[in-house]
Amino acid sequence: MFADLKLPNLQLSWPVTVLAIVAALILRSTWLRFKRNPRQLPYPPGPPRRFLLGNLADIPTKGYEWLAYAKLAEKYGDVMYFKAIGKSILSINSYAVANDLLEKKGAIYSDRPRLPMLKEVIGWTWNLVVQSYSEGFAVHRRIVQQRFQAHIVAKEYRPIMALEVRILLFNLHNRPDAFLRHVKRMAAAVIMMISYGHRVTSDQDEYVRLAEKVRETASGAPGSVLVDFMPILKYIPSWFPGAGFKRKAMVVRQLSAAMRDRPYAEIQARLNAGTAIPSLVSSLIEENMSGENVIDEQVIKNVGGVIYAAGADTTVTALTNFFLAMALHPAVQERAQEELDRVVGSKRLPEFADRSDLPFVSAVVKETLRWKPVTPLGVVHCLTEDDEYRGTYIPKRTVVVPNIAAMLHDENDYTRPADFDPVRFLSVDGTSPAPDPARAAFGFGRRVCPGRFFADDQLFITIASVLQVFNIIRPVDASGHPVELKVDWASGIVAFRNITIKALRNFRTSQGEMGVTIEAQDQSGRLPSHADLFKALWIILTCKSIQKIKFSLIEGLPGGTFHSKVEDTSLAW
Ligand code: HEM
Repeated sequence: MFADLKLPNLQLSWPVTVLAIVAALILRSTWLRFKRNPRQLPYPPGPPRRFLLGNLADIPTKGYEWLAYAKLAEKYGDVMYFKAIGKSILSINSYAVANDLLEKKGAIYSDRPRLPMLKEVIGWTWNLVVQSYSEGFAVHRRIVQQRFQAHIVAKEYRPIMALEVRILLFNLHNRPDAFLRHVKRMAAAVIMMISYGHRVTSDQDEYVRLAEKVRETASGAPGSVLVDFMPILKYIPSWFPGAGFKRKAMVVRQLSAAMRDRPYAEIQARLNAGTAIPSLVSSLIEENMSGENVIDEQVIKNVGGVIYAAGADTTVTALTNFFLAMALHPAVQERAQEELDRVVGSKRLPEFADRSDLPFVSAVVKETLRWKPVTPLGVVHCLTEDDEYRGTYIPKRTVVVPNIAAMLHDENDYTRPADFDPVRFLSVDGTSPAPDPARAAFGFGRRVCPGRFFADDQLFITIASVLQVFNIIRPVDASGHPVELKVDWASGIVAFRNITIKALRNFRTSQGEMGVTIEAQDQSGRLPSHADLFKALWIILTCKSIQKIKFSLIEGLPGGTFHSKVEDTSLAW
């Protein structure tokens, strides 16, 4: 019976088949679009899309992207939409929009996108900074947030910062020209002590060098490299011409694995030997072992690694900007020093408790965060639901790029934004101070930087202490003219207040005692008095851990050179 059943001949010619498939796809996508956007709202404004490529050529990817976005925003407005190769990007260029979307609608604007370069090529799915909800965000975030609450930072981490900042002062005194190295050592030392109880004594420390290598090798803001828009590029073999990004990624992958694994292994060995200094990671391991709070070992490693990765470099960048700002703006420096002289005096270093009495120094901290934002494009967010905003439609999975630099240079909030002008944060003659840059500089909503209280404290104590002790001056050329400083954050000279230290060398006296040679002159080029020199040294050495080192002057030599004896060398630097 079934053999007789004749089916109609459904064989169609291939052009008809193709047309039918295309028509079905168009119908499906129209229906889906209508279902997701029933009011058929337009997308937010943005550059016109081109056939097939969409906005591929308009999306800034060639460095200094924040400037390119800001330029486009002048034409299209503070919220712009780009679409290319099936990806949607929303660029936010004002704090008002960031507040409306990333803060108030944080429940749907707080995921991270796929980020093929960082996660699939470099392998950073372990890194909370770029982790999406499905990659364990909640558990990592909870731990980091808990351990960096303001009261924990104040109680447990401030003493470590205060100690390391004094060592920074000592190192600056020793090698003022190498200030960047010292700042890097300090930032890494604070983080390593907090995270692992590991003491960093030199910038040649294994972990400091690792962090530095990771920083040097990894580059490109998430969401701004081509492979993020064309994930298929991740399959290019690393030997292929033009696949340099892949070769670099392999190196970063190995380095960042080492950055998590090595300190963890060290702390485990120390815990086993009973010599571990209490730290964030040791406490997590111990809680785990006691069954009090069971956390996956990988999560503990990841948390240790992310604090190191996210915390050291950001602080260094902010402080480097501070040094540059001071070298360029001596009047600001003088005003901060006047305040420090009045409030703190010359017999001790600033303390955290002084902050409320130091409004100008606090304003310098704020202006440092605002002037050259550490993360100009923040970290991209991702939208988990379709949304409507200002009568426009923003589809789910849109990648959101907050232009923090544009927000912190918005002329409506900060007049003459390119100027380094801390006064904007003071209430002068009843005027309202400019908004605190922390509201944008540390990101937004559920992804706001969990290290912000810590970073703010560290910036304050470092800036106040450095200004208390040193003058930061522009280097001069052979004919005595100030050298033009390039804004690449890598120049500047540190000098004692009132005294410029030209050079410092270790020497041994004929009796074999250690000493230092100091070449110094005061601001008018004269030899400083011994009393002034000692005052400067004394201020630097008012530190519990290095109190043991005492200098005594042996002799003053012609040309502004002093020989000082180090009386106690129980601490080697
Ligand atoms: C001047 C110093 C710092 C600045 C300007 C800064 C800025 C930022 C910004 C803009 C974000 C992205 C927020 C967002 O997605 O909206 C972020 C995230 C993060 N920061 Fe910081 N940060 C600084 C220091 C630190 C420190 C010292 C730590 C260490 C505890 C830290 C840990 C983190 C972590 C773990 C994230 C990822 C949070 C998440 O994705 O949920 N940051 N930071």
